[in-house]
Amino acid sequence: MDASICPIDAQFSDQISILLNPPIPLQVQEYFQELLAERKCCGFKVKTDGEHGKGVYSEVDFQEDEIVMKDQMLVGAQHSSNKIDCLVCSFCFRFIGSIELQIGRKLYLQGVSATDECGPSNGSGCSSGSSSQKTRLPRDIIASLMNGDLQLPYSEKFPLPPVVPCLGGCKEAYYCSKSCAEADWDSFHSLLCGGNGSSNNTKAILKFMQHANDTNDIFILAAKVISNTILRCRKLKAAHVQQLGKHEFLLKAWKPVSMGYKKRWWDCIALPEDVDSCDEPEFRMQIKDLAFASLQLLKEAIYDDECAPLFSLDIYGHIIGMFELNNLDLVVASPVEDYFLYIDDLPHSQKKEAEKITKSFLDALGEDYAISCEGTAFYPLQSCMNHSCIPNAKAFKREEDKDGQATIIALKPISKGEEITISYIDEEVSYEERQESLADYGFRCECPRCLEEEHKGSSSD
Ligand SMILES: C[S@@+](CC[C@H](N)C(=O)[O-])C[C@H]1O[C@@H](n2cnc3c(N)ncnc32)[C@H](O)[C@@H]1O
Repeated sequence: MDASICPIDAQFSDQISILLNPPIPLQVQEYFQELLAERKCCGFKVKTDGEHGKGVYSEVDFQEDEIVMKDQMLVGAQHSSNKIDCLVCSFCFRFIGSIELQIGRKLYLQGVSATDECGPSNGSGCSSGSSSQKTRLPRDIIASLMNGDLQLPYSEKFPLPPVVPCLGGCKEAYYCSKSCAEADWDSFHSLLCGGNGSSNNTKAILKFMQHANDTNDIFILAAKVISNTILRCRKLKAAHVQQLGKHEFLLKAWKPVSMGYKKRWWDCIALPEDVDSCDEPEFRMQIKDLAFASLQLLKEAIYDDECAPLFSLDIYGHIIGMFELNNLDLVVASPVEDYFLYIDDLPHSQKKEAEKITKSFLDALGEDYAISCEGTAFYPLQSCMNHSCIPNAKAFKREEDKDGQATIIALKPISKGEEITISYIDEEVSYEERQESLADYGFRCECPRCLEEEHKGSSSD
């Protein structure tokens, strides 16, 4: 079927435009007031009367380096390509298992992919993983790391939560606790689990996931948003809190997503450097077709008649565009990095003794030993923060990011009433380069630094 003829878009056009209508300032204010009260957050406010739509403003004075906020994600996912490097809780994104399991699993999976690339291992020629600097370890050593038979020196100083399996028995999702497993099941995973213990159309789910992994894992995030909205809608109906019509339940369940800044993915995605501008219309059509193909697979997997408008291409495109436009990286620092740094910092004799065991593992891991958990997430508060090329705050401070929450830290003293801004890009470059990078986010920067440099540029012309 052609992406330009999505029957759901035609059938539910009125409901879809209501869902996609940006909320009015009063609704925004009420939503964020409630959210901040629920989270017992104080110190800042979301306001809508600034020059650039929503913005976050401080309600107190912050010192340099002070944590301004911790923002719990609405939805997030680890990049598919990062799953080989880090085993993390599929709900809160903490590293799980043990230092030994993290290292052993990574070496094992690197070995599997190296065997895939080079054919069955004959113990020579092809090294494990992508870097030729890496050495390969015997399989029994890797197995003993993974099964707990081999304990590395000082690893007890870096305890990690145990690995809890998925309630539906799939081999894709693992957790740090039963409560995370249950929360994920209730919020997202019960509809997207491909395990035999679920009552889902597992074949269709696996097909959807495979397509996302092969093309763009942003589709998995969009599927999580849709799954979450369906589950919230069912809960609202079951609770019978109010007598609402079918579409009002959906509107209420959709509310957290309605607050996110969004445009259609194929309209807002930056044109890749290798695509000529005269091929732009064709490129955008290909992106739209790709989204349509993914949506058909998702529909096959989790379609819910009561929430039919969610399966329209317009809604799907806007959800993906929301992730594209909001610069919301999910980063969790690696405890394996902390472990090897700890060994490196030991007093000389202890270090030499420990390295007799740890060195071969570090060599086998190569330069990638410190890879963080990386993904994309939607953070409701961080996504309201406007950009500045002279920001007063930043997201992510290594020692603070132990899980998938976003940590926002003051870069300089912030006074009560001031807008809290972050930089979406590397701001240490020229005016032109900054504007070029921000064009990928779909806007021209009007921060004080850009306005001043623009003014200087035009007056020297
Ligand atoms: C992640 S959103 C930030 C919240 C947004 N103001 C809202 O109303 O939802 C990013 C969008 O905010 C606006 N924006 C953020 N920083 C800006 C800046 N420095 N100059 C101009 N527009 C900005 C742009 O429209 C941009 O696409």
